[in-house]
Amino acid sequence: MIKITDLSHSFVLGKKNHQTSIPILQNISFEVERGKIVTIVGKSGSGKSTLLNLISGFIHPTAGQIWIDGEETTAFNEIQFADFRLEHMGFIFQTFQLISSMTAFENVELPLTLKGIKETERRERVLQLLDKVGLADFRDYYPGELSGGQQQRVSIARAMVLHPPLILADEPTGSLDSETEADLLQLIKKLNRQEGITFLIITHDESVAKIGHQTITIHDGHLLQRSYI
Ligand SMILES: Nc1ncnc2c1ncn2[C@@H]1O[C@H](COP(=O)(O)OP(=O)(O)OP(=O)(O)O)[C@@H](O)[C@H]1O
Repeated sequence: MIKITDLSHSFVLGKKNHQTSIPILQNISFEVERGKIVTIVGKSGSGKSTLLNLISGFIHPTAGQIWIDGEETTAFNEIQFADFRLEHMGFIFQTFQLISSMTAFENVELPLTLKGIKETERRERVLQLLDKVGLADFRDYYPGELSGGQQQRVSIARAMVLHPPLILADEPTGSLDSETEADLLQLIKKLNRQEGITFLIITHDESVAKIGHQTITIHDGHLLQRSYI
């Protein structure tokens, strides 16, 4: 599903003629099998979000290659990556990133509308997904009327609505209490099992890390350990 070889990334800081290159990730290589949950752990500032941003194509690596679904995404230009992202990736964020003026239904529907899918098909797909994430009765609620856990369920449904094979999540339970977190992790495991979606999840939380079939640790920009649990 994902193959990463000798990936390195440095950020360039400072103004022209006074630039310094700060190495963040160095020679990272690993593979993620289709249908697995992989968790990425590491101290704050170790480069976890940078790795996710490289895989998502929001930043381009200083060196190395990334293949997703057999395509070398590091060779894409921005437009190619935007198209690829739409077809292959869904995103979940710590702060949910829902549109507050839209209901749960409308938030999940939005990617389908942007893609030009017809209304009857949109409706069917959104209702099916809201049901799958346990929010069938909350379709007309606005994000501000939902709990954090419910908002994250809406954002999971939105991430899944275009059937991406891969979902990337940055601290998906970071804003939730431990009970809500446990429910959400059960949901992610269920979706992984039932739908075969591959999940790549950044976390600093041990109980989240544990749901991974594989855990990758980043330490000072290096891949420290790979373990199958
Ligand atoms: N756009 C940027 N320009 C310069 N430096 C950056 C940029 N983005 C991140 N960094 C630096 O790269 C390092 C790694 O950041 P990153 O956000 O990837 O870490 P992280 O492991 O996700 O941390 P956290 O757990 O706190 O979110 C940090 O030292 C950060 O300051």
